[in-house]
Amino acid sequence: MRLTALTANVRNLSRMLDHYSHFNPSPLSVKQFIDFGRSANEVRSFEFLRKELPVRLANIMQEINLLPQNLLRMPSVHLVHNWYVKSFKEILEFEDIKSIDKKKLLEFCETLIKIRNRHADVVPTMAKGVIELRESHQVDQTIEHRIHYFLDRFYMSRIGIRMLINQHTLLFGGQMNNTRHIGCIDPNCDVQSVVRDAYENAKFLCDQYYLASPDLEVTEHNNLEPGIPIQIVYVPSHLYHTLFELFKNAMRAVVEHHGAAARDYPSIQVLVIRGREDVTIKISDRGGGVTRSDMKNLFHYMYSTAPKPSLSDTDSAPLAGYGYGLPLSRLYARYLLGDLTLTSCEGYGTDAYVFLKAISEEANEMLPVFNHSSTRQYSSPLPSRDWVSFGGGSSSSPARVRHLSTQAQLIK
Ligand SMILES: Nc1ncnc2c1ncn2[C@@H]1O[C@H](COP(=O)(O)OP(=O)(O)OP(=O)(O)O)[C@@H](O)[C@H]1O
Repeated sequence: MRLTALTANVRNLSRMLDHYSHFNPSPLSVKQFIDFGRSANEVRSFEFLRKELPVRLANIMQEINLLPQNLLRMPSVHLVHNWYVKSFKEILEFEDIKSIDKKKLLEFCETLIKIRNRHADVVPTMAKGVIELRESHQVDQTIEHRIHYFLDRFYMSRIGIRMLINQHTLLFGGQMNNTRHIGCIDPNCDVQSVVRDAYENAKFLCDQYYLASPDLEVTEHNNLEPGIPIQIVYVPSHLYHTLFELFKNAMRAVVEHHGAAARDYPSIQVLVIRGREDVTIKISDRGGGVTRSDMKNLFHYMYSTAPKPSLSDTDSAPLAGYGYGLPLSRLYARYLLGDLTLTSCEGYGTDAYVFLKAISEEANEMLPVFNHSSTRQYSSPLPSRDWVSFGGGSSSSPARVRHLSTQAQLIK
């Protein structure tokens, strides 16, 4: 009897997942978030979210199901998957409600808060799952590539889902304590204040760790309204996250490059520029830079030159040293069609560029879609290499083997 109920439940879940994943998520622009927030119509928001959240959840849950079986079996990945299933089911409870009264709206708000809390540790828990896989299985390049592809989409989907939940709960859940903000968006986000805030908090950590830290110099160049502080319609917490990670990296590089005993460190230079299309923030450090051969690894999840935290230390999942700073920060920048890039001069220093869309109508959410094209990424092999160079290939690659035999003939 119980088994029959369980089977029916599973069948129902996969039917609903299938149904909702056939719809594409509907990306919103910052302007739409703002207009929607200003109209503050709770019923409209409820009606939008009870469809849009299952669509966004189903789209990414279908991709979880395509992950390599070994990874799916890891306890942490299993845990994350269960959180998604639970949350998906909880939202569907509101699917068919006809009479939308105060009580139902309150219940909906509470459900969203519960889901947000449940998913608070998704990032480190998924990271832990990947570490569990690496520690117990051989992970080849193809699997590595699929995991990277998935993590980018999975974390981006999470940013978008949290954005919707935060907007609704802040606007209608009585959690709004900053009257200037509309939900979590600041219509007049002062870029330099966020820069200084992120710097101060990174400096605090750096001082604790090294007992020293480089200074900050900020220059603004408002190309549109010269002399006026640069403001943007943006989510300050996203910008803060990105800048905080970049400052931590820059400070660590500077202090380690010059030595913790050095008296003076070259300051970190920040340039904030308002152009027609973008607001650009350039963070320049003189931390010795990154070699060109390491450059390609910087945005790989788990690439870090910091000591790795041990899994056995604690049951909670720490993030520091996992090498998640840059890839996640880039997702935050890309979420609203901005970007994050790094250029470096080995032996000198690094420039990090954060690009943000300056016009709120153009700052659209970027969200992953589950379809044939994304599905193929989880089954197709990596394209074989069509360039070769000395020292650049594995000795077993066909191109390398052919090259060696030609060389052998020449020597004969
Ligand atoms: N400004 C920089 N100068 C020199 N190396 C850098 C700089 N920024 C990043 N790196 C290199 O890139 C690596 C990855 O950076 P990332 O921010 O992703 O992870 P992390 O700082 O090592 O760990 P965490 O996940 O705690 O942020 C760093 O470990 C460092 O080797």
